[in-house]
Amino acid sequence: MSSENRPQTAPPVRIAVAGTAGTESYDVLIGHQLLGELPGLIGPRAKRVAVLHPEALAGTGEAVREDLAEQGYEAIAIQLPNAEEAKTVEVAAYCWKALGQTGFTRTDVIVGVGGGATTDVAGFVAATWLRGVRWIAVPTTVLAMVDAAVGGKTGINTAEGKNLVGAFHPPAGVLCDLAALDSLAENDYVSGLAEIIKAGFIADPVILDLIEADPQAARSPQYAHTAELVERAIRVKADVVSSDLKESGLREILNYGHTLAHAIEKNERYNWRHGAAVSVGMVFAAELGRLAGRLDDATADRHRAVLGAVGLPLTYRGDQWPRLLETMKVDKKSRGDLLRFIVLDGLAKPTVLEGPDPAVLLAAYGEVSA
Ligand SMILES: NC(=O)c1ccc[n+]([C@@H]2O[C@H](COP(=O)([O-])OP(=O)(O)OC[C@H]3O[C@@H](n4cnc5c(N)ncnc54)[C@H](O)[C@@H]3O)[C@@H](O)[C@H]2O)c1
Ligand SMILES: O=C(O)C(=O)C[C@@H](O)[C@H](O)[C@H](O)COP(=O)(O)O
Ligand SMILES: [Zn+2]
Repeated sequence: MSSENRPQTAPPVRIAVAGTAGTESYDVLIGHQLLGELPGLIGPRAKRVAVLHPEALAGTGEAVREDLAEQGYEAIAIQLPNAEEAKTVEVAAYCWKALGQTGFTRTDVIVGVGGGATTDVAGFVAATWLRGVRWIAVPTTVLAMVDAAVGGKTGINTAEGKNLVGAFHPPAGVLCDLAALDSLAENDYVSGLAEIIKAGFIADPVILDLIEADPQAARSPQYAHTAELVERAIRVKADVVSSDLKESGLREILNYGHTLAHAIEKNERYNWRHGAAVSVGMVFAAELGRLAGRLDDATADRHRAVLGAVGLPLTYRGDQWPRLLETMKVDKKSRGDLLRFIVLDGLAKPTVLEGPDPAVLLAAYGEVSA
């Protein structure tokens, strides 16, 4: 794999995601100017295409729609609110209405152009419309490229918590155009680094080495190793979901740091970016692993070092523990009254910690309390 950012004329890197549980395999493409791939992925049977995009990408959404209309599709654009505000049942219902009014049939196709919030909703609308239509992800944030758009987890939030309603519905293809990252706000870019770092801790420590080599430079998509980081993180995710689409086992490792993260996001009424919450969640999980006697001090400390070096948060409000604990009980990994966390037995050795002693949980939270 090249350690340099790829020239814009180079052919895209293609990472295959195997189909499991009766789903088809698909490719994740990483490169530049990939929209020419869309008609091939949409396929010959589609008459209508709906392009779902966030408000921030109104121009891009319209450009994609126009391009598809020129190719002969009846193409509509559906604008969603930015970020987490899109992940509601009301927004999904707005999309269902637009599809109904357009006469969208089972051979028609949805294209989600945007960050993880947009691709989560686009996939969810695709999963639910007529009980499932084809969809294509065009992720435009680093987080969506390396994580949200790959693997077919789609969904929305409810008042009770994050991603509580959803479906496993893999896309027909994922187009990661690295040029999209140039317009991303710095805090959104850095937030996405949290999921890349997660991939480093659970499976591919070279990711950590590349970021630690120059954490300041790694905060920008212009970093010499950005393409390699994106590619490595996608490979981690693709490998996992290729063998366990429906999270019956291995896929739980991708939830590293997320048990606390989702509770923080809900507590902050989704005003924290997902990646920022995952950063605190991973420091917490590392402390939990250490206190449970699973994780060595050096690897636990490395979490704070690398996440802090790129500017991600490491702490959260100490007085919020009772509320966070309550929310964590409806985490999707919970079984009955049993709380379950992903922790590390060592670098790149993720495992499940079931029903930890409440005193250990509280002590781990003490280590991330501000
Ligand atoms: N399905 C999964 O497997 C999975 C995995 C990880 C995260 N997620 C979800 O992804 C979401 C977070 O995604 P995110 O970090 O991409 O944030 P986001 O989708 O909320 O996007 C952040 C902001 O950037 C804007 N934006 C998007 N692309 C842009 C661009 N190229 N230039 C300028 N602005 C742009 C968006 O409109 C938004 O305002 C969360 O809801 C999280 O739960 C899902
Ligand atoms: O793909 C997965 O599986 C993950 O857990 C990836 C996470 O980064 C992602 O945030 C996911 O949406 C969380 O899933 P959830 O099932 O805990 O809602
Ligand atoms: Zn995540």
